[in-house]
Amino acid sequence: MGYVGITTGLLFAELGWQVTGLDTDTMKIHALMGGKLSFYEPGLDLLLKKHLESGNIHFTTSPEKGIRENDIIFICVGTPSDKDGSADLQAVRGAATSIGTYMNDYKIITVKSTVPIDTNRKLVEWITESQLQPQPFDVVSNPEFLREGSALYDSLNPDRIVIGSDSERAAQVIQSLYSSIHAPILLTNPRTAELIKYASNAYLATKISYVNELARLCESLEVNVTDVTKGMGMDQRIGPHFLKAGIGYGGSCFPKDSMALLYTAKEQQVELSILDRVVAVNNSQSTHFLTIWEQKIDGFSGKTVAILGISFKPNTDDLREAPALSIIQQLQHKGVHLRVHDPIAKLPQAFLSEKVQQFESIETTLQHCDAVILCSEWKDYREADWQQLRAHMKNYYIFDGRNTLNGKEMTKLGYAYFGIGYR
Ligand SMILES: NC(=O)C1=CN([C@@H]2O[C@H](COP(=O)(O)OP(=O)(O)OC[C@H]3O[C@@H](n4cnc5c(N)ncnc54)[C@H](O)[C@@H]3O)[C@@H](O)[C@H]2O)C=CC1
Ligand SMILES: O=C(O)[C@H]1O[C@H](OP(=O)(O)OP(=O)(O)OC[C@H]2O[C@@H](n3ccc(=O)[nH]c3=O)[C@H](O)[C@@H]2O)[C@H](O)[C@@H](O)[C@@H]1O
Repeated sequence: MGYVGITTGLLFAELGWQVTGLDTDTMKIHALMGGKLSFYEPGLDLLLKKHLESGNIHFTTSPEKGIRENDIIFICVGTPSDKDGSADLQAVRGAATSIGTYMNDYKIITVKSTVPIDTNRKLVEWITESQLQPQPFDVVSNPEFLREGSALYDSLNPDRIVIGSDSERAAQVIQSLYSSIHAPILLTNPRTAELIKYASNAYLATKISYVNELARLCESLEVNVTDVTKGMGMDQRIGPHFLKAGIGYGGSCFPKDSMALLYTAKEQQVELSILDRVVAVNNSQSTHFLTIWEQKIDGFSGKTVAILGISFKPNTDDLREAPALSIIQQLQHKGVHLRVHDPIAKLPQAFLSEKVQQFESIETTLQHCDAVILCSEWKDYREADWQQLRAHMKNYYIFDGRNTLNGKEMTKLGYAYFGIGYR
């Protein structure tokens, strides 16, 4: 049970349903039985303890038990990028095979995983093929829109719930599970539901790459991009969300889902030229700003640099596609001595060396540093005592990759402060 599996399970436990959490990873399940999550997500640990005690949730590694004892099955397995950019559906197929093998009466199979168009149709084939005896079932597409770092809040307060099914009866049952959540429900067919998920993620990624490219122009024109996006966001047709310029989007979903949608378009021989550029801008964003910052500091080579925040965003320990990791690799090649900090996330062993070290406190991390590069906007960095921290550093360059510190204040404190898009 990853982010989506455990959050979905705990959401339904909180709504008063009886939930079984099934995963093939025995370590994860044993940890969950003992009230421990395998990842950091605010609020979920308390909810897990609450519902282990209430008895609304229990866990198993036995597909037979998990499938036989439940009427509704949510598939929340991973759908990572394959080498060609398409979504790797092996885990979905594995889950379908287990369901077909062990189902003993009518089941509603609901797909929460992000899957390409027509996967729900394929699921029917995969389940039917693996059935030992014919058993009735319906499939429902019910994509997930939660964000890491606010998974619980997002699940309890979704902007919308999308339910796609060819079976009216199954759609109604899934709708009834959410009856105590106040959110508009969109009932549609599975193919549309599948595409809504990809189109939404790709659109959010587009907003980010648009402002990130705009930030490059702002940098050159000496205009503050944050002021520009503030003014843009005041137009209700644009809205203020997802207009924060930075070193690029990361995480387990925007990068992989953009690639998967591009793959689907290619299969259909339709060009998604805007999304193509969105990906290209994102891939070059950190390099673009490292090059600008390098000029400010007169070359990174031989310097000692602190990296603050390595997770792809605050309030998570997820390092998947984190821009900080790409920045660390780029600076490693330049022979930079890197001192790394994150409130929760740990740098993988493969990154650590004599020249790349991680420290527990911000103070220790900043010792003898020439510069700080802020890669994810944890509250810890916004609320740090930068006046006091200055005493630990050798030189006072701050490169704020998330435009999260107050540039004027930092300048007053004697830092040479540079953000994204002239700040
Ligand atoms: N992480 C996120 O914030 C969001 C993820 N999604 C989508 O949800 C899906 C899951 O994402 P995550 O939770 O991040 O993935 P994850 O990789 O963290 O977790 C997937 C889990 O599925 C388990 N699994 C694999 N095969 C299995 C099987 N046959 N039976 C039982 N368990 C099995 C794995 O052991 C693992 O624990 C993906 O399609 C993703 O795109 C959608 C919205 C948000
Ligand atoms: O399908 C998914 O997995 C999820 O992907 C994203 O959620 P998530 O990746 O957890 O986090 P976001 O808050 O969307 O941030 C993604 C990346 O974009 C960056 N970002 C976000 C917003 C912004 O204005 N600027 C910006 O650079 C963040 O720093 C982060 O690296 C979507 O927001 C969720 O709706 C979706 O369910």
